[in-house]
Amino acid sequence: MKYISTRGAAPALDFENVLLAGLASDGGLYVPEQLPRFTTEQIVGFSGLSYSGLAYEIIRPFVGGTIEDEQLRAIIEDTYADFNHSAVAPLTQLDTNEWVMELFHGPTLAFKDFALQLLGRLLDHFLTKRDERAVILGATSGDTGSAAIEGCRHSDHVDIFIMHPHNRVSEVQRRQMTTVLSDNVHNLAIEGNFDDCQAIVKASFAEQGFLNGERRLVAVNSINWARIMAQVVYYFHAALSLGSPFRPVSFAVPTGNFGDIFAGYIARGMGLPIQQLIVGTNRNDILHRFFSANSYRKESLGHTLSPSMDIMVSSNFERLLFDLHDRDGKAMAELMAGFDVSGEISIDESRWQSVKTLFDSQCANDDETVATIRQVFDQTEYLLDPHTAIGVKAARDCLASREVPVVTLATAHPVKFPDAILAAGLDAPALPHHLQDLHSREERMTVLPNSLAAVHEFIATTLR
Ligand SMILES: Cc1ncc(COP(=O)(O)O)c(C=O)c1O
Ligand SMILES: N[C@@H](CCOP(=O)(O)O)C(=O)O
Repeated sequence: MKYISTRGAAPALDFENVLLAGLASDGGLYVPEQLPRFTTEQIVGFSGLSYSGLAYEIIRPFVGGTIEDEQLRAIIEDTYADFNHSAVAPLTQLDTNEWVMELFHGPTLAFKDFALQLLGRLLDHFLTKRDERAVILGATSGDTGSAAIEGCRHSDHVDIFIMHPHNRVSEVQRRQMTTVLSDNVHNLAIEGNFDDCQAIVKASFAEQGFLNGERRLVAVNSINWARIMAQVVYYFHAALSLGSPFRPVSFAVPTGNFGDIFAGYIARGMGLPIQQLIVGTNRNDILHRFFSANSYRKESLGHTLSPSMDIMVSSNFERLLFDLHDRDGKAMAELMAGFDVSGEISIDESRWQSVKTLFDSQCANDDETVATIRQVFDQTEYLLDPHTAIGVKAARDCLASREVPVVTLATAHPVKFPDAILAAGLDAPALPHHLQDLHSREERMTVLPNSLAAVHEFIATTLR
């Protein structure tokens, strides 16, 4: 399996090198040259597999022989063995034909664990084989950071630097990152927003002088293809449980960086009968404006009760645009260069109409988010986190057919966001056992200005 850049000018790479790179050298994102596609019979054959058995079947073609099959199987089994639910990604029914898939049973209580527990192990495997050390640089609006730290901190081959927007993540999220005191873990609180942190990550790939050519720079955000690959699995897992491939299923996904829902789009491309992909955004609604009005236009980023989705520039949207532009890297490079200048993209009407046959969207402000948490709790006594609530609202507003089951991805555990739960007039749940003393643990982080130079200086000095 070869991977190509969305901007057409970087060399094609195999899985190992894509994993170890993150962003392509031309500033684009890697995607498979051709998607593996399963027949109906093959998908039927996946029914009844354990989560890790299914993950192995889905992931194997992407890895394309860069890891021996049995070794890959063992890595995947190890990845999901410690999740706190034997089904790994259980479904809970909210109403007739309406479900949530709980993606928060991993160690850091958010869907990021599905990919980052695997990515940490894969990185360690390849870096050990090559006897190399890497610097991981990541941006987080709250969940990727702790999941990346948890997934990678045990590797002797990495130093990990995670930037979060200072004072813009929940206290539980911050403490999940800053209370990890390992020598190879560094938390940077950037005086800016998530987009600023993400821009620093991307710019660092273009300017790697701060590493003196001694270390490889690796991305753990969903710009890294391995993240998307691992997230494809749970779409198959849910759809198979609900009768696929003989029954279509729709998904609603609380969306920020467009990685999670893009994994659903990939699952569909691999043969899963997905009828609708519904994007839910908070009031940072650039994606909703694209899907509802063909206007992907940057606006100022606001702080909401769903802080993990306080994102304006959605990295993975470029991967969708690439497909919408017939996978023409040159056209994409021009489009993205135009976006850098004008802060706006609107695409050819016929292309936009074609994407609308699959995608729909809705946005929710904080009041609507809180009202949905309350409404679902009153109906079912099930407690949604604010991000999932946005997904549920979008599902209820946009579902095209009540006959098709809709699954909302429950992307985080409500315990991470007590402010939203209290605003809904409900009691915040207790922290799980392994985090019980989180609020009394020692924290370590460094506050830095929103400056590429300051971040590079910090990393260079720390590594010296
Ligand atoms: C809890 C939660 N829900 C939803 C999202 C949005 O996912 P994506 O950025 O892949 O669209 C995020 C962060 O990305 C998140 O942390
Ligand atoms: N919501 C994310 C933002 C980063 O997104 P990613 O999926 O690209 O890593 C977070 O919680 O950090």
